[in-house]
Amino acid sequence: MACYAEGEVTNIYGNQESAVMGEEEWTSRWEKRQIGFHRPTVDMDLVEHKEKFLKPNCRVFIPLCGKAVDIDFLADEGHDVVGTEFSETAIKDFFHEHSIKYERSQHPTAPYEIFKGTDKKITIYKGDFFEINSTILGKFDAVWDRASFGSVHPSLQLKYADVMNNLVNSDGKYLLSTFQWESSFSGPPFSISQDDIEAALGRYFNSVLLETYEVRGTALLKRTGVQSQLINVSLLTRK
Ligand SMILES: C[S@@+](CC[C@H](N)C(=O)[O-])C[C@H]1O[C@@H](n2cnc3c(N)ncnc32)[C@H](O)[C@@H]1O
Repeated sequence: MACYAEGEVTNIYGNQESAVMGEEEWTSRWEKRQIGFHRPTVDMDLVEHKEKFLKPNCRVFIPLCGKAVDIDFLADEGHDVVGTEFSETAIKDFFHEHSIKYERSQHPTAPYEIFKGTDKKITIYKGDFFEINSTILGKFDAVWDRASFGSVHPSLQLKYADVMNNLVNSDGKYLLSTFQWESSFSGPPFSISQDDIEAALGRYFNSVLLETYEVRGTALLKRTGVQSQLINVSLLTRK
């Protein structure tokens, strides 16, 4: 697998230390369009494995959604898609880039502004994922998680799993895509091992590794000094 970078490497956000990134840091990155994680096309692992975790016309949650084109793809497949995101820029970009009309409203009691598609079943809650719960969002049949669990600081992985436990139905399924590498590079994104998944999400979900493959030569890898990474795709089902 991967090799080690010589000397100091900065993460994709220009930091050398892996500090917890809060709302201010993330929204600032969006305003400067420092969004190397965004992909212009639908994730191929989602397309390949969608039948394994999606029931027809189900409620799907995308935890830290950015402006992922996967949101629109899942809505076009007939699902009711809900995301959480700190950045208003990301949310507005998403709706504009997909020509989807939306309405804005304030949640009556919780600190979230709601962006709701008027002609598509897409709703994005602007606010902190770590404060969300099923009283605000309802429960979900499915979760698509690309670069979300892997972007939270390791010190928050247990809390992240607690939120997901609260949101996912007792028969819900969860498709998780993570990066793994060996390097002195400090995230985000963070390298996620199967042990990391087990330690956090494994308290609530059984995890099966569906696929693992090596990627080389991406812009992210060039910037981080890492020569190759694994992409691991796991299917999580309720314990
Ligand atoms: C690495 S990106 C992943 C985006 C998306 N999953 C994708 O595939 O493009 C993480 C996103 O989560 C947002 N974010 C980070 N922490 C958050 C939090 N605690 N609550 C809500 N959004 C957050 C960031 O603004 C960023 O857009």
